[in-house]
Amino acid sequence: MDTQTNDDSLFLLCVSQVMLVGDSGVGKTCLLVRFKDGAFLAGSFISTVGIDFRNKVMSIDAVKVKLQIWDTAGQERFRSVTHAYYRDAHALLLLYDVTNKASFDNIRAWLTEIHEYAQQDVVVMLLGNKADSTHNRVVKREEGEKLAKEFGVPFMETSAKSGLNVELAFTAVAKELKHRTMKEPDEPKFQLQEYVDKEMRTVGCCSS
Ligand SMILES: Nc1nc2c(ncn2[C@@H]2O[C@H](COP(=O)(O)OP(=O)(O)OP(=O)(O)O)[C@@H](O)[C@H]2O)c(=O)[nH]1
Repeated sequence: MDTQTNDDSLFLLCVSQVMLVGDSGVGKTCLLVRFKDGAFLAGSFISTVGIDFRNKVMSIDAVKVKLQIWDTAGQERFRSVTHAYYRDAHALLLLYDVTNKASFDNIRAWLTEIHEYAQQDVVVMLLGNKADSTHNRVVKREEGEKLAKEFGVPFMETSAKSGLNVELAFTAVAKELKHRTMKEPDEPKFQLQEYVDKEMRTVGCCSS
């Protein structure tokens, strides 16, 4: 999947805001660092304070899409900061940690909050992160799929550590946002979950 570019000849289509949300420690910062720098932040866990952001330009179907990615703090005490950013977000990547049941149980509360503060047509994708941690896993993939179906949002498991599906998650969101901006009147709607499922089948579900 060739989605990164430094090619200035491509037309810069749009700047889209993508927000990473979910409980503290689910791996939001690590997912962003993996996507942006291709590295994993091993070692001690430094909680995000307030909000941080990084930009990445992707080439989507020969068009440049600039993602401005906001990494929010999962800690409760920063929740009012996060609320202030929801309404400007075009897409939300909502993470839980497959080794932490509470972070999965809290997804319903996160979705309620998203419903309350974000734009009605915001793109939401549910991500079960730390899928590399097979021994410590307490949330099955099927449980994530079921919850996502219940709320009508696309879903996949990721690993910031191994790189599993990280590029795919951001690419899928960028494609959806590009499609919304550039869609021809008679062009069919971009089917995000179908795209994700097809890509996972093509690359054997586990590419970095
Ligand atoms: N095994 C494994 N560990 C991970 C993964 N992603 C993150 N971690 C670890 O989980 C811990 C928390 O990661 P962060 O990315 O800082 O979590 P966060 O969601 O940004 O946390 P807040 O900033 O407090 O909201 C760190 O110790 C990471 O090394 C992953 O995919 N696999």
